[in-house]
Amino acid sequence: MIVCTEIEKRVDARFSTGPISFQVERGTVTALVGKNGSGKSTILRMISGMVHPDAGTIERFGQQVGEREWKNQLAFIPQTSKSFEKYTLSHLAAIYRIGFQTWNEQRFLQLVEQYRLPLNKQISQFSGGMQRVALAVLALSRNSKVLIMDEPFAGVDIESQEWLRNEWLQYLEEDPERAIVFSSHVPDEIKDLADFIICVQDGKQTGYYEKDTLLSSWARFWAVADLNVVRNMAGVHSVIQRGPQIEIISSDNGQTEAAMLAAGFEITMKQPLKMAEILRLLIQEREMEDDA
Ligand SMILES: Nc1ncnc2c1ncn2[C@@H]1O[C@H](COP(=O)(O)OP(=O)(O)OP(=O)(O)O)[C@@H](O)[C@H]1O
Repeated sequence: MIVCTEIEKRVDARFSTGPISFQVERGTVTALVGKNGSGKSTILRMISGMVHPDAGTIERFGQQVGEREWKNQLAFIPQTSKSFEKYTLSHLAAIYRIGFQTWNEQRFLQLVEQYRLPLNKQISQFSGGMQRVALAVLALSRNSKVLIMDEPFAGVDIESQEWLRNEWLQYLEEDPERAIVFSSHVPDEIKDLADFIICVQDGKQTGYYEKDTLLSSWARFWAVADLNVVRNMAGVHSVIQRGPQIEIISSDNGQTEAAMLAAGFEITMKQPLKMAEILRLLIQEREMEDDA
């Protein structure tokens, strides 16, 4: 659906993003993960057409699809409501009605009622969380094929987060031709929503993973074993001596377990890693490689 090839953007004298290449397939949810200032928003803004890459290409919905058409099929929820602040939801709905052929007025009114959003109050006078929800409602009512969201749940209360999560899932279920790309710092959001994860660090893509594979392959072992032997085994990410046992983190628990058993070591415990820990280790791992 979206194919980014070697895209690059120089943001200022000190920071540039890319080259980055990835694809977004229909029916999937892709999460961009990385530290503050790593370049996630810049990438999302490039995909959504808010900024143009300095180099590389972005193909949206095929080579033959013109800008007007792909803009109609791609809704973007930015991180801030700045450019919406002086309008009311009624104003924005009127603009979107004219601007986007796929606009669904009925859905808009239903969502406005569901989230109890005022139609005639300036967005700047909404609370921070309400502003996020209002942008989400506008984007969902666009009925587009791709939804791009920059930290969509930041500042949103728990109840609305849950509603919104269900809205995104319903959005995907309604049409198999749809896809979502979002950035997030919240492991639970990523675990619940994403199919694929792109790690970004210092403007570079440092990894592209299938979420289920990540969750099923990383594990923590406790074992009675020789640390120096285990350190070099397949899949081992790190090993620490903890009293008489060693604690092993593996990114490929099947291989690590097989190697330990073959070496005759006793595994006393094995547990899966939580999403938060996996993401932290992936980002940390790259930092250590870069420092080396
Ligand atoms: N308008 C701008 N002018 C100058 N520098 C900018 C601008 N926007 C972003 N930057 C810089 O570009 C870099 C990447 O910013 P970006 O917002 O893409 O990161 P991010 O990963 O989305 O961060 P966060 O998680 O904090 O939202 C940062 O160093 C930031 O300071």
